[in-house]
Amino acid sequence: MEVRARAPGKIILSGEHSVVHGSTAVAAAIDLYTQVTLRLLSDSESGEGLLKLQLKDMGFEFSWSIRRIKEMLPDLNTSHPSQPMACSPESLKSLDALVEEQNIPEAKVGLDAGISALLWLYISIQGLKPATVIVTSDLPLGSGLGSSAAFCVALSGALLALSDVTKLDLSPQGWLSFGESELELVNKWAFEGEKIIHGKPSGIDNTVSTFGNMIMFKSGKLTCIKSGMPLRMLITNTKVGRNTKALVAGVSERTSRHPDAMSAVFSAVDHISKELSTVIQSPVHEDLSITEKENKIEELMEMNQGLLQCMGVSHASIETVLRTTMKYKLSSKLTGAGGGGCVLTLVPTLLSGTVVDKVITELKSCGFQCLIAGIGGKGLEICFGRIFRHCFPVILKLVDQSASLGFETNATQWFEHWRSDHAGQSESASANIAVDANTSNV
Ligand SMILES: Nc1ncnc2c1ncn2[C@@H]1O[C@H](COP(=O)(O)OP(=O)(O)OP(=O)(O)O)[C@@H](O)[C@H]1O
Ligand SMILES: C[C@@](O)(CCO)CC(=O)[O-]
Ligand SMILES: [Mg+2]
Repeated sequence: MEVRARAPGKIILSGEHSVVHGSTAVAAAIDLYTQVTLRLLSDSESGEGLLKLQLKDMGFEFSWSIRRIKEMLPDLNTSHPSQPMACSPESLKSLDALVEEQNIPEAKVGLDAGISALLWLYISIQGLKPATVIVTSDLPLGSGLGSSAAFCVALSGALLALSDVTKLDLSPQGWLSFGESELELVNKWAFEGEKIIHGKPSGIDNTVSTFGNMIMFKSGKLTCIKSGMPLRMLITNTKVGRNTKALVAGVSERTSRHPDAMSAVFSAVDHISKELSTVIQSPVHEDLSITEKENKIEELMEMNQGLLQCMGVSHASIETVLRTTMKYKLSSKLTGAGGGGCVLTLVPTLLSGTVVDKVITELKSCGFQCLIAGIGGKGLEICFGRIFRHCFPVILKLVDQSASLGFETNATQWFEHWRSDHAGQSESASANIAVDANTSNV
């Protein structure tokens, strides 16, 4: 039995960090995905009974014998897919020990938490079954685009899709969405995974990755936002690595040192996010032109950035992006946990392509990477069966059409062509990233 699940990354338009302390935040899904393929093995396929994990982009493969997992976690012998549960400190210790046995290279030490989260979700939802889990991602890890949440959502989606709690038609029919109650269950499990990676997540990242669209989020509750205007954001990755868990903990420490001042900061951010969502949702009309709306959004982004600096989560690389875009009268703010990672810059509708080209060239000359992603798209989707089974009729039709047009293309060539277009979403999204090199699309 095989299923694939893909979940998007996100940008936070306003309210990161403050959202952990109860303020409103605004976030949107982006069209860069993490994809998880889960293959449950039958008795005849399972051989020695292994749980295998392949992190394809990094070229890593890890495996644990089911016997060893049982030995380390003797109390966890039944799965409970319909009851999301937090990992206890004792179980986390055992999971960390199982991860440590894999000798992950020192430079990739941040992966430990992700792999512990994977083991927790796997054992809790599927129990102790042999399987292969394959992960690929378009998202840069640890850069503020919600890679940890996309990973937990895609994984929870795949695990639940092959569990008893979701009654789905397992026949191959392309990408499908879960129903509302199934998405809620996925979201709860993904939140438990995020807790292992982040320590104290607000839940905004897993929620926007699960449900997609643009959302306003406060104290665990989401409201969908319908944008009344096109919104284009340039995303600049400073490539400075950082860790969300440490940054969130740093803000909490500052809050305990200066509770009154920080509470005023969080309250200001709450107002900014609410105003931002009102501006984004209001329709464009004669009284409020698109340029006026964009000016308001830019001002709110600048104010939010100032308050993020107050919280201590900016970074020299982020300040370089701010200074560079300001030279072109463009407004920017960090997105996600900060401390490096990614920065958002609003690209106004009437901005000339030449200016956008110049900003991107200058940002790239600082060693940064620029990309423009689609905002507010789909959340979690799943797909059963091997990719080519349900696509074969399409391929044969294409071969027929090409023959009738006199092209000498054989089925294998067509299949390769089709596969590079559809198989890994990672491939289509890397094409998307490549757009940044050709800024005429901006
Ligand atoms: N594709 C993946 N494969 C394995 N682990 C992953 C993957 N994506 C994310 N992770 C885990 O998540 C960690 C990064 O999460 P972190 O929260 O620090 O950054 P982020 O989610 O990219 O940014 P932000 O939380 O600011 O949006 C990685 O170090 C790893 O443990
Ligand atoms: C920094 C933070 O606010 C957003 C990370 O994308 C953490 C969280 O909300 O869980
Ligand atoms: Mg994260």
